[in-house]
Amino acid sequence: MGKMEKNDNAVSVELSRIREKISDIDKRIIQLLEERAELVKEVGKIKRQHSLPFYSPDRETKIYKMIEANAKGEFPIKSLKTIFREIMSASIRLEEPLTISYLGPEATFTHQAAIERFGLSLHYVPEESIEDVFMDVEHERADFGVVPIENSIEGVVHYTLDMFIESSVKIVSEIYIDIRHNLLSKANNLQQVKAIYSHPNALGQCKNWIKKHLPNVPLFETVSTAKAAKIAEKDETAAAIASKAASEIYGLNVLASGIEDRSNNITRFLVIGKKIPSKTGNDKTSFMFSIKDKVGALYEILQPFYNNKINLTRIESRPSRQKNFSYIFYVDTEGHIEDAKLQDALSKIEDFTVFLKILGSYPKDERLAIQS
Ligand SMILES: O=C(O)C(=O)C[C@]1(C(=O)O)C=C[C@@H](O)C=C1
Repeated sequence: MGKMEKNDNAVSVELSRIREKISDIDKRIIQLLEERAELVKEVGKIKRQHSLPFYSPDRETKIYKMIEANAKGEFPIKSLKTIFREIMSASIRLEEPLTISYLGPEATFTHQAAIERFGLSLHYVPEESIEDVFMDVEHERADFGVVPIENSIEGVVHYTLDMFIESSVKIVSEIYIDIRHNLLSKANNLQQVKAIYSHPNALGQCKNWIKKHLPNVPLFETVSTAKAAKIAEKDETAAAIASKAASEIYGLNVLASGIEDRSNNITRFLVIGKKIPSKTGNDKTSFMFSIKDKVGALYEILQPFYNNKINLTRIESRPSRQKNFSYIFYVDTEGHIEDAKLQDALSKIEDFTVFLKILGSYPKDERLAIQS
């Protein structure tokens, strides 16, 4: 036997020895997941008996916090969170295969946000408009809906704000997504790319990168980044600028990621449902009101929040559409609707409002918690 062969043998013995240990651990992980599934089914039964929502954002937030507290760093926290995202997704499915409606088409950033919040085991329905997503939840064609609410560059999504005026749905969760553009293609490298397709906004946001890396490749505009990915799926010489989700859905290679010229393009999405989740201790509450047409009314409204030391994280005004020059205010505050000080502030402003509507209390998204 030659020296090399002998070495090879020793290496393969060593590999087998370690792999056996890994297999033992894998079997234990499977066993533990099966035990976990039994318990999840019990939770599901109780939830069914008491008409409680199968998705519990407050509990999920606590599980992510538990991961942060227990992880020793050997295995990346980001990956642990992704794995638990999928464990909980499969668990929800075991309890009840929920339907999630979102502003489509497939592979949009809203789709990406939905998957990031609910995982891959649930049933997703793309809708053509924000209104359709609200209607799906309102009429129980979907258990939850996902819609964009604001973008760090383009501002508030008025369609979404306006929907809350009439709708009875509640905000149950928020999701922040870093809008990162990727160059996706069936091609294996940049040299094979002969055309770039995308929505005009995305093409514009990646202008410098394209000029630097693919200066002579013609650009073609599409109605959405998802449509561009569909074209790239069919044509090996085409590339699309689109979301990470699009690469998974259309089986495309990520030839380059984060190709946007300006970083810090963040979009906030809301999950809408029917019931306000319980308090986690790190929550936000959103509400809407319109004020009586009198001097100092807005001042009177803000005062109780100041007195209770409640932080208002956003205040947005919209024309009410019912009366000329009357406005509806949309406010995000820190805290949960069960908090005594928030209840106190809200009860004090009632006298000064024509209408006051609580839109929801939900766990604060530790920005990009799953990605970080
Ligand atoms: O604890 C619950 O409420 C569950 O339904 C179980 C579980 C889990 O897998 O841990 C699943 C889904 C919920 O969104 C949160 C947690």
